Amino acid sequence: MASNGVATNGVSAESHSPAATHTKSQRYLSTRGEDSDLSFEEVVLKGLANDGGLYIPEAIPEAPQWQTWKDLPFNELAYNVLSLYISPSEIPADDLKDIINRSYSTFRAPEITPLVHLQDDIHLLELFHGPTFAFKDVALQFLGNLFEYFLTRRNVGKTGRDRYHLTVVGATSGDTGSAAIYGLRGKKDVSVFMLHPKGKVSPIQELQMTTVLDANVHNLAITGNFDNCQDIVKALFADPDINSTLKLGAVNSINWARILAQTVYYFHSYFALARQSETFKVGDKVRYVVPSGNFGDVLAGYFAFRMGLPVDKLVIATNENDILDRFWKTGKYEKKATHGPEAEGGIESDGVKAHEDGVKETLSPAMDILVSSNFERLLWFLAYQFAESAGMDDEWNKKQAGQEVSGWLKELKTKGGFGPVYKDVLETARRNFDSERVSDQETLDTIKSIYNEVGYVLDPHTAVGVEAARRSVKQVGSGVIPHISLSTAHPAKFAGAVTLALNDAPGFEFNEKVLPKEFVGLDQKEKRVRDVENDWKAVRELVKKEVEEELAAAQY
Ligand SMILES: Cc1ncc(COP(=O)(O)O)c(C=O)c1O
Ligand SMILES: N[C@@H](CCOP(=O)(O)O)C(=O)O
Repeated sequence: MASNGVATNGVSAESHSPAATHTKSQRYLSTRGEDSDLSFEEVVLKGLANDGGLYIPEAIPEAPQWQTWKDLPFNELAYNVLSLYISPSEIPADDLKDIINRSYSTFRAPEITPLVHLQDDIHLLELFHGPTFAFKDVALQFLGNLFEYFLTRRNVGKTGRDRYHLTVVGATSGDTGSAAIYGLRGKKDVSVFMLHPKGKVSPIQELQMTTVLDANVHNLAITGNFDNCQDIVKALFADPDINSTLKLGAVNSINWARILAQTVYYFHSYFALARQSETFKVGDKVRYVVPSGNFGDVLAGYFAFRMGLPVDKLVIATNENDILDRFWKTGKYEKKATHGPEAEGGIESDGVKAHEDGVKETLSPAMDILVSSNFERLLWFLAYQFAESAGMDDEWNKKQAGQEVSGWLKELKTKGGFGPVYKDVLETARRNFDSERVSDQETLDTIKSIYNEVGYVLDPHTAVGVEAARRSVKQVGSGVIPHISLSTAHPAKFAGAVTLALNDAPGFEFNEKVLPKEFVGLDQKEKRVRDVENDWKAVRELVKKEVEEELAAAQY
């Protein structure tokens, strides 16, 4: 339960089965220090902590005898990983297995997330075999079923306004939106409001969202960029009125369940490599390369590493929106365009200035993000490790970490950045991570050269990762460490960039080589979307009105 005993969106310890037995990793705290000892169900339904922080487990568990998981199919491996963070007193083992099985039954590949050899030391982890052809499906199919499980349990014997109705508000630069909508469409007791930057997602991404006509799905096209959408979502969570009356829920990677579900494929791909390679054995080290925006995907790799997976480094690959790359190079985390006089005229929501000029539109639009929300979670662990050097106890370290993170985030909000962080903090970050920035031209060159060399068509986000992987291989030397580069989306979602790169390639024909049958005719379907100004209060009023109409129409 929240430290003050009150949870602002109505999620309270009384409303779920008491955690009779749990480990530390099955209880959760806020990165800003004011919430602690929450259950998995509480943090999944609340999404964001009352103090504005993100939830993390009170401890990262070591995966017991993880080496013996080598030959397990995806779903069994998922159960082993997830059950370390979810107490069976909250979700009994058979129920968790059922949720996992249902979540991955919608995937087109039997391995769920297959690993393919691309070239030399680089392997591609294909994460796009779910219903919406992007890595988000891995977590959002699971999260949709989790919401359903918790709501069904809470609503037994209840009718009408007594039922727990969750109002999901999310921000998307294209992929989270459709994956969340496919995970939640038509589900009872949930309304979904998905905010995307108008005209700044790819045409296929837009169609995937706006052609879903279920009554509980609402697409809002915001005049602005992705950060404006993310700021509006955070402003809604910070508003006690709407948060408590409408019981807001999160589907972005601020929701802990997103990170947790994504941890599974790091283990799965490691073992796939051990099975597929003649030279790589369980226990050997691997590098993961992760195209990054909001820092959720690479953070899941950090959890896998802390659980015991032999990871040499996690390589963060950014596009020209490079706040993360700049942090690893300088120790400063800065939005850049929000400084000084340039900030004047910026667009304000929740007191955060976000400047249009701050985000560049690139060929990998899903990563056109100025501020990476999950970076806060890593900062907490870095601050905790720094505090440990004082030789005090766990409680003291946690308190210090919470204070440090709150201070940094406050500076980010008021000054547009913070840092340089302490030398030891940066050194710890550099021990586990590397970073690379990849330009649009390099993205196009990579799509082109990989197609010419091995005939594989990369999507532009995956190409950012592959270029970073090539640089990393060069740096460590050929044949030294295998690299698993995450392939985060199917190339058909980004026809513009792929065609730009390959229109001269001999024999390349987009519809024949790339387009899956699921996308054919999407543009002929009916669409439903509302244009809304970049104004969180306008969004709040619209959400209130639509939810009221849905509740009035509900027959249960
Ligand atoms: C295709 C694609 N690649 C990479 C990313 C970046 O992932 P993350 O935000 O978890 O860093 C995103 C969006 O988040 C995406 O949609
Ligand atoms: N790239 C994302 C942006 C939102 O990130 P999330 O992982 O926090 O949901 C998108 O495609 O929407």
